[in-house]
Amino acid sequence: MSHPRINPSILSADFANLASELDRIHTADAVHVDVMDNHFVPNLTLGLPVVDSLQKVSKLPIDVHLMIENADRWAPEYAQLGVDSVTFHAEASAAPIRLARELSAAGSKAAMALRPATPIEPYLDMLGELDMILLMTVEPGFGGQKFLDLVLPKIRRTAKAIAGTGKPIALQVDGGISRDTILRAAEAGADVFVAGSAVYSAPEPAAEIDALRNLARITH
Ligand SMILES: O=C(CO)[C@H](O)[C@H](O)COP(=O)(O)O
Repeated sequence: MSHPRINPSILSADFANLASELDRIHTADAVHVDVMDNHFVPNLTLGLPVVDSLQKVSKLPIDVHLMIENADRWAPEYAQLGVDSVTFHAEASAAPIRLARELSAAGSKAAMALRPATPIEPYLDMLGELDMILLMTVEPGFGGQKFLDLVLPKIRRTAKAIAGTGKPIALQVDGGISRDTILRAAEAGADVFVAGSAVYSAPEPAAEIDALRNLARITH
């Protein structure tokens, strides 16, 4: 298991001041950018032009999370912007193996996300195609929701399957991550933690990131 990483979600940032909001999280390992299309999830955020602008000013690697339909059509365009990783949802891809290969060929890390109720088992044979798997610990669409403990057994099963591949595949969790929940997710085997409201509502977001990482480190 690798060192824990904290990727704050800018979903909870001030969208009118995104560049300065990046400065407030300078201790992060990457910035998590939530792209929502109001179809795959009932919320609308930002798209290619904003990610392109963020990529040009960000000192942090950009971790794009696509909560959009028709991922096969759009995800490669995000990878071509030069971002660090692109995560598509398994539920929104007709050809996830082909898509993961296209993302890698475009130069980004390839990652796949699962909603809380989507099982990992149908995807175990394709884990080796991925650099990261994201298990949602809330229903995707909004920040500030409560962490779903019912996902913990799936995190454990996925961590075990990743260990079995012998490859350095990251296991990211997203939704409801805070000082109260990060330990449970880390103990189950997650090593990349997305936190939106917990980081941006803290008086010192950069210090909160360090505090969350230190908590997760206890189990690593
Ligand atoms: O993907 C997301 C919602 O779909 C967000 O990244 C996630 O919910 C983070 O927000 P919080 O930490 O406040 O739960």
